[in-house]
Amino acid sequence: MSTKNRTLGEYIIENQNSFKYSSGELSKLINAIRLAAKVVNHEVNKAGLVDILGAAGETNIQGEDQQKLDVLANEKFIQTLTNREIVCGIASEEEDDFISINSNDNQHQNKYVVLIDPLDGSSNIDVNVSVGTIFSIYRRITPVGTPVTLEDFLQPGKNQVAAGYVVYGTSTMLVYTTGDGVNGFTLNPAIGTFYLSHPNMKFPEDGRIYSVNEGNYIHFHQGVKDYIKYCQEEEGDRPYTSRYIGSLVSDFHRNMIKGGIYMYPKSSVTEEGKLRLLYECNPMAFLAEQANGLAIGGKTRILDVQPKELHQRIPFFCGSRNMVLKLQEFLTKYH
Ligand SMILES: O=P(O)(O)OC[C@H]1O[C@](O)(COP(=O)(O)O)[C@@H](O)[C@@H]1O
Ligand SMILES: [Mg+2]
Ligand SMILES: [Mg+2]
Repeated sequence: MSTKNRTLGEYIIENQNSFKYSSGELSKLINAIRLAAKVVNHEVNKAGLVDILGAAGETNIQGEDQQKLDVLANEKFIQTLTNREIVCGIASEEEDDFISINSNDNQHQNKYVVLIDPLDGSSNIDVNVSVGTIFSIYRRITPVGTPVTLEDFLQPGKNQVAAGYVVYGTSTMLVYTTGDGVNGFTLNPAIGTFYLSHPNMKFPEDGRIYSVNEGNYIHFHQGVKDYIKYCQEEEGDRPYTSRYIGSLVSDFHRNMIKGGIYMYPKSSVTEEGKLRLLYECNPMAFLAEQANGLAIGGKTRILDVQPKELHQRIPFFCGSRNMVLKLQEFLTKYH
């Protein structure tokens, strides 16, 4: 059967044995994420027709106004994951604290924790620009049979067993890795089935796109300013093209296909940058490295960072290997 006709369901079963802990539970978990993605996709596509645009009237622990779709996507993912006897805990951008989930036999038998950014790119919801969902999966480190603890969530990114995102764009795609390369599946909305459309995705080593919110330029540290200047110089294959959608998932997806670098630096106003280590940077860094790209926080490899808090932020630079290495040259000049 040609890869193109392979459905996500078939792919998950066929590749189950490549998982480090293949007991079928991780397959069930990815299947549950597939289901929740379809439910949220349906809601996103209705935006503008039903009352799910605009703010929900609450703020989350980050102090951000929650959008109605943030809240709805959060509910759908938590519901879908909770009802399937696979996860022992969920952490979400939209939840102050982690949610502990006991197995039906009350014996805390479930083995995986999931961290999610239910709706990424919230500022783009009302203006019909592509948004996404990001997920990160770890095997718990506290013993099975005991309630899950914060420790199970504060694991360095290199411990992830799977990570991925859904992009709700011109088409809806689910892109993920279980540590054996990155594959992209496109939803056929007519029959509600994801098909393997982008096997073995790889960042081109070099790219000509840089993605950064230049509105914050004056606050950036000199190293970042110098790299942006370098991207804009008339020299060799430069100037590069500036592209910034304002949805991490969509900017990352484009750069992975075309070659590019995404930057959300720290600045004099956001000392730790904006993006959250656990459910934005770690999953995208795992995907990037599995696709021959790189992800750093400055000098540090994102996946080596030991998390301290559930919602901690970190500067994030991610994309084509040679572009990230070039940026790192500029950053180290000032350290
Ligand atoms: O508007 P800014 O400051 O450039 O920030 C845009 C970035 O913030 C985010 O929207 C943060 O994610 P959320 O929408 O999930 O909070 C990223 O998707 C995006 O890359
Ligand atoms: Mg986000
Ligand atoms: Mg979000």
